Amino acid sequence: MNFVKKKTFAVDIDGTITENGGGRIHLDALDALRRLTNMGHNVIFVTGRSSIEGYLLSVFGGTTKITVGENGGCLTFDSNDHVLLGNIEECKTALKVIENNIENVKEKPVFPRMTEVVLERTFDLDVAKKILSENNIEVELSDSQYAFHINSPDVDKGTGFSKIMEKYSILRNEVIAIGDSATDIPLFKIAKTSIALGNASDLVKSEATMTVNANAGDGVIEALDKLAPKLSEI
Ligand SMILES: O=C(O)COP(=O)(O)O
Repeated sequence: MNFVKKKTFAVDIDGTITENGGGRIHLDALDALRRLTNMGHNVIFVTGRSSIEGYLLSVFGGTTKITVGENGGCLTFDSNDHVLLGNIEECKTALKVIENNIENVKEKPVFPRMTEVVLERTFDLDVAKKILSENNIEVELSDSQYAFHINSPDVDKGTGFSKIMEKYSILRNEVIAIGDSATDIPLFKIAKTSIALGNASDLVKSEATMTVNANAGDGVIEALDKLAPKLSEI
């Protein structure tokens, strides 16, 4: 990998830069991402968390201050500068239908969302997909391993991140995506290089151009070491 040319790293948060998927940031992974940013690369969080959480992590963590949050539904560029790509009302309509037909559907306590609904992983997602399709309700229903997400049709991490690529004229062959869950697959598809961590499922690994052995946090360091042996010298 040639790091002379500026790259854009699209990085998932939970299960990717957290310790053992537990929500606590793996500091060495964050440090490595900050170094990449200091070298002039873009490091952009692309997450199922609220885009404000991702944005704050970028501010405090020292990475590029742009976040694709809400699983692609919301882009945050500053404290009061959000671009909404999804419509929360249609997600709430889908939620009502799921609640009326499946037991034990619970909203997950999360920071406020502008474009999506987030649920606990307490029911069968495939059953919910079938019910929605029988009711002609078109939404994206996905599992980040941390939560289930209901997003507007065609809203996912790939479509959200492609808006950032358009805005900043970032080319596909400059993008390196790093992630661990099914919600990262659409992001992998728009990146030239995609890296699935050791804790990813076989399906997610099969969609990535590269896999590493180590899990969340350490896996990011393993991936960056593979991509840029010189990183540790900076
Ligand atoms: O699902 C979430 O809310 C967070 O998940 P992610 O950061 O792994 O996308």
